[in-house]
Amino acid sequence: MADSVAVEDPKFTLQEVLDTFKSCLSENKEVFLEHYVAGWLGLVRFMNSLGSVFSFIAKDAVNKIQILINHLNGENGAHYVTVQSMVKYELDNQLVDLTKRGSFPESGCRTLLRLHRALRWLELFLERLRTSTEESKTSVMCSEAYNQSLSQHHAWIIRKAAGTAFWALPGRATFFDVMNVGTPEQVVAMLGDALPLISEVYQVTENLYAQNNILDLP
Ligand SMILES: CCCCCCCCCCCCC/C=C/[C@@H](O)[C@H](COP(=O)(O)O)NC(=O)CCCCCCCCCCCCCCC
Repeated sequence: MADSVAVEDPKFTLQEVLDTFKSCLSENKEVFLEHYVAGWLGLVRFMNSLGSVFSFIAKDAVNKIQILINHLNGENGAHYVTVQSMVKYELDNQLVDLTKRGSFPESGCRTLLRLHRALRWLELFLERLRTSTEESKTSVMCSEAYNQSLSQHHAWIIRKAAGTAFWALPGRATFFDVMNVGTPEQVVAMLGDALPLISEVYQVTENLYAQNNILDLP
């Protein structure tokens, strides 16, 4: 029998996910959709490693990521290389439901907007993790970040489900272990390194959506 080759599972590390987000931004501040989507896939993979209680969140995120991948791989993919080109193409060609949900429920603009709002949550959560102490509770950090961001866009029932999931989060030490980055000091350093770029990706997208008055797509 052939010797079974022990295939080393490429150890997941949050470092590589945050690096993906860091490569999102071009030197002239365009956001590459391919890297943005890859970053989210990495985040969802990380979240799944925390337990199945988050599966309802992962399901929705993966659904939205897949919609964006379909645009990227579709016949008009050339227009979806950056968030900037996507917004221009979809608005110039009336491919977005601007006031009520209609014939474009899977437009790139409205789909990315949902992940964009979640990126704000991530930014707030990571900043709390970065400045946390051993006594800090991940569930509190997570829910505070959520209440300051995403929760404003969610129906009551979603807010309740999210709140329940937060209590299932592992403690800070376990959370840091699962990140597979190293010691807490190394995690803090990594977060300090990654956060400014995640914030910049968020801000560039926020400004683009504000300039085009599409921050409230249905
Ligand atoms: C690790 C803890 C993870 C906590 C994540 C906090 C976010 C909770 C979001 C709960 C919403 C899930 C259900 C989705 C509802 C949707 O209605 C709603 C609106 O979309 P629609 O207009 O198409 O209906 N969808 C959304 O708002 C998109 C939510 C996407 C959330 C993605 C969150 C992935 C987070 C990955 C965590 C990684 C943690 C890394 C930390 C080191």
